[in-house]
Amino acid sequence: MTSKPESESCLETWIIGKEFRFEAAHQLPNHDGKCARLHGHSWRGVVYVTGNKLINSGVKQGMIMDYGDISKYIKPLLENYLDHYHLNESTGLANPTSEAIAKWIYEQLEPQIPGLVAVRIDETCTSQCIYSKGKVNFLGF
Ligand SMILES: Nc1nc2c(c(=O)[nH]1)N=C([C@H](O)[C@H](O)COP(=O)(O)OP(=O)(O)OP(=O)(O)O)CN2
Ligand SMILES: [Zn+2]
Repeated sequence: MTSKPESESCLETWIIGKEFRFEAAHQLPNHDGKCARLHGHSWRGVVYVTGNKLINSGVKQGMIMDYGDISKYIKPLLENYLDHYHLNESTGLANPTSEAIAKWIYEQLEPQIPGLVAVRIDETCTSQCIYSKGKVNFLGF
């Protein structure tokens, strides 16, 4: 019988999430219904960061990444592109679906947050999207 190497069988994973909110308008010009009209939402987002080792000393001891540091990276996106903007104009997305916005936010944060694993965007209370890319099968957990 073959057994996994100890390093593999003991691999631990944490995923942390930091929520953010913004008010913004958008329109989906190709949509065959009401979403073709300019309309607004109270959007909710969550940035997910993963890691398999906790910081072992200092002020961030016991963390994957400080929630406050995730917020620091989100803040300029909120101020310059998301909160109280018309998303078609501010992001340059011609068709800013939840899918497109989640991917856009992911790609803005990717260079700054090495452990970034997914971005969730809730467009309404009943409609949401999770974007993830490559590294980890996020939905497989
Ligand atoms: N896959 C996607 N479908 C739709 C998107 C989207 O971004 N991705 N967006 C819209 C509209 O912009 C709309 O604002 C949200 O649609 P919907 O969930 O249908 O909105 P309602 O609040 O009317 O939904 P109910 O739960 O039925 O009240 C459309 N589709
Ligand atoms: Zn909408």
